[in-house]
Amino acid sequence: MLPSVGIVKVLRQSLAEFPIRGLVVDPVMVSTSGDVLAGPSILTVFRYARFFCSNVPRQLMFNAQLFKNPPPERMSVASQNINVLVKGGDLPDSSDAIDIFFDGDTILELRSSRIKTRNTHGTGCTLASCIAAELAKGSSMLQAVKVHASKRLAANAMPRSQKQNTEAAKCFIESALDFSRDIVIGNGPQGPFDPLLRLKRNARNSSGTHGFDPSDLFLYAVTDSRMNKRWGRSITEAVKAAIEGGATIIQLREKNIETLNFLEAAKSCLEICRSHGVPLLINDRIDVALACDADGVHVGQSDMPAHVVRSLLGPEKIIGVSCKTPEQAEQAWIDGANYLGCGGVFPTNTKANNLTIGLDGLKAVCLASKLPVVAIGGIDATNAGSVLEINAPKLKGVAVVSTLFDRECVLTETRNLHSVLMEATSRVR
Ligand SMILES: Cc1ncc(COP(=O)(O)OP(=O)(O)O)c(N)n1
Ligand SMILES: Cc1nc(C(=O)O)sc1CCOP(=O)(O)O
Ligand SMILES: [Mg+2]
Repeated sequence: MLPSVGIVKVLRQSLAEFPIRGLVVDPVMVSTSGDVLAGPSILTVFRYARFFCSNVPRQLMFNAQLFKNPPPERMSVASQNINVLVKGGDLPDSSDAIDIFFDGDTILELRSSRIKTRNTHGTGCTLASCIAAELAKGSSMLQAVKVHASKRLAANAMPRSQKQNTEAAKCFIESALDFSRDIVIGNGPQGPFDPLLRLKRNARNSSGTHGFDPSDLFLYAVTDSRMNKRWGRSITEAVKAAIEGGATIIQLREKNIETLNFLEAAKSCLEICRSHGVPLLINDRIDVALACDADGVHVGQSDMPAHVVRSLLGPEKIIGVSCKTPEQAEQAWIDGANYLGCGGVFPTNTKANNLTIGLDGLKAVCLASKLPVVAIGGIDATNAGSVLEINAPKLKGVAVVSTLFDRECVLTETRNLHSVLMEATSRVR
């Protein structure tokens, strides 16, 4: 943000001391909320740029000042070899995001599907920075903005670790936006997107652990050793079958078990989960989660407070909190939780004296929550559809215990529930 002609001139003098071959300018002139951050006179000194990157409202000012009424001493864009990218991401009501690229000679339309998210704060600055980085790596102007479709097709066949190298600025922004679409930070009309999210994910995945993806809550399997013992299987066998049947996240909820046995079971379940890319959380026992380096924990209202858990586990681990009211949901968000477990939606025999809040109680929490929610309590294949049909955007899935583990075949039951959830999801969308 260069708010005055004087500041631009100082910057220009400083840059003149270096052998700079290109300058990318992203004029921060009007904020998203409409405040003018730099006056139109600033445009008179931007002609030193090699690449001009602007969104539509800023571009209108640019046009008005530089093209429509050019003072005689000012050169045209073409004769200065300036490239212009006009970004259409701010245009409302369009299913596509359309940018216009102009190299002083040819105009190109760069069209991609719009990613629906409120987390767009910071995309403009990141795009301009990416273009600068691509130019520094030797790309042409157009390549810096958008990689050729043929190159992108070839990239699909590449191993994950090499894929990023083929991504020019627009592709990078699109994938970062996609990865950040469900981040919840702050209350403003726009949330920040995280340009490093994808990098962090890749780094974590390569070390075997997971970042939190709310879609992981889709089919949440919660173990119960009494039930598994009754059917003659170990915790590990139960977890393996649930994952093979389509469980998307596992919680070890092993009450009345010796700590040593719990830790051993957690370690072997973690191995299975990691090999399938499924996160593993530990119920109640922060010590066990830390000892086995689980992906996170789930705590209730009378367990260790979530903010203390967060300070013990650090920023990367997943923390879920049980909530029955909007007030508890708000507190969980303040405490730094990643998701809410909300129930009991229906009566259950698995947890003694559990208050049933019904579908209405679930909906009230979902509508108030800033965090993704998973429904729990008495859910099975016959009523899971009605849970998803409350159609609350924050509701991401269902968590179940007896429906999977108090049955003879965990694999069959998980597959069955998975297909019920898939059908319900396609109805709700
Ligand atoms: C996903 C999920 N939601 C809620 C709970 C219940 O946690 P809590 O209230 O702490 O009760 P216990 O499970 O510890 O008996 C959960 N475990 N998982
Ligand atoms: C562990 C748990 N927590 C609940 C809550 O309401 O917070 S209900 C519940 C038990 C869920 O078991 P089932 O799927 O067998 O009904
Ligand atoms: Mg608990």
